[in-house]
Amino acid sequence: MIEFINAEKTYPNGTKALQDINLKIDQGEFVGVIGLSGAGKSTLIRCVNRMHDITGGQLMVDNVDISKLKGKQVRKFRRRIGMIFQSFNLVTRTTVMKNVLVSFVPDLSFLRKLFGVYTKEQKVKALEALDKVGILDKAFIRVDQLSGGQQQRVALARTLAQNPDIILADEPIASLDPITARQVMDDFKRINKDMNISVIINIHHVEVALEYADRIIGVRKGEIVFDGPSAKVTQDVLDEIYGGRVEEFKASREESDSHV
Ligand SMILES: Nc1ncnc2c1ncn2[C@@H]1O[C@H](COP(=O)(O)OP(=O)(O)OP(=O)(O)O)[C@@H](O)[C@H]1O
Repeated sequence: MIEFINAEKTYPNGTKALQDINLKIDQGEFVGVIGLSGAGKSTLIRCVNRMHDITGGQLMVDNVDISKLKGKQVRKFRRRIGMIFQSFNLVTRTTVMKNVLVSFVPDLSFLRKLFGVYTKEQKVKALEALDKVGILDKAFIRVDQLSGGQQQRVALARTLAQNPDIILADEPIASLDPITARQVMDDFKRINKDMNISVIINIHHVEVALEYADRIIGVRKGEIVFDGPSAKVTQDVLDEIYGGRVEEFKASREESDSHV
């Protein structure tokens, strides 16, 4: 379980990105975080794996106060949390398989690390992860020969190979066309349901968030203004989250989709 208790985040330049955050997310939930640009969505999810540190309150993961973890403990803790970015973060000039195997580098002995030699078990796990996202047949193809959606699946497979309890996804479909975006969201949903991995997605596409996430967290100016089931997100709720600018927001998003 992830628990924010009166958590806040102020960046060194004085920007208050999060204030008074109180949240409990149970294992296996699928949560969509929505809000205007600059509302604090990325900061919220990036605090969970300590890419950013909260500057006030507490953040507990499975009853461990993660602010207190140091050095090796942080690295070990991060292994339980997969992170997916809009930009995929892959080495495009090498194969899909090598990109997935990278997730095992921290487990390799010094010599294996030096020569890049993975164990048979790790290779099987990497192939299994590729199979789970439906791109096993692409294992030995160079990443730069894949479409954006396939590349995002490689990123997802790399995360799955590390056997995470939680996947954080920071705008994972922002650079994908609407159809591919849905395919990637289907992958997240399947992984969430079949493997009971918690999925927390920061997403600009409101309709997609409502369709896939079981729970929506609406962030506005660093505060949570809505937290509830997707089915309870009404127009009034959206107006509250987006400050009455949701129509304008939707229109600009539709326009950007039409350019894809
Ligand atoms: N490294 C940083 N240093 C200082 N301020 C930052 C930093 N990162 C984010 N901020 C500020 O914190 C606030 C929240 O930013 P954040 O990126 O979390 O918003 P967001 O809702 O994810 O926005 P977007 O949808 O555009 O990604 C914004 O005012 C932003 O300018």
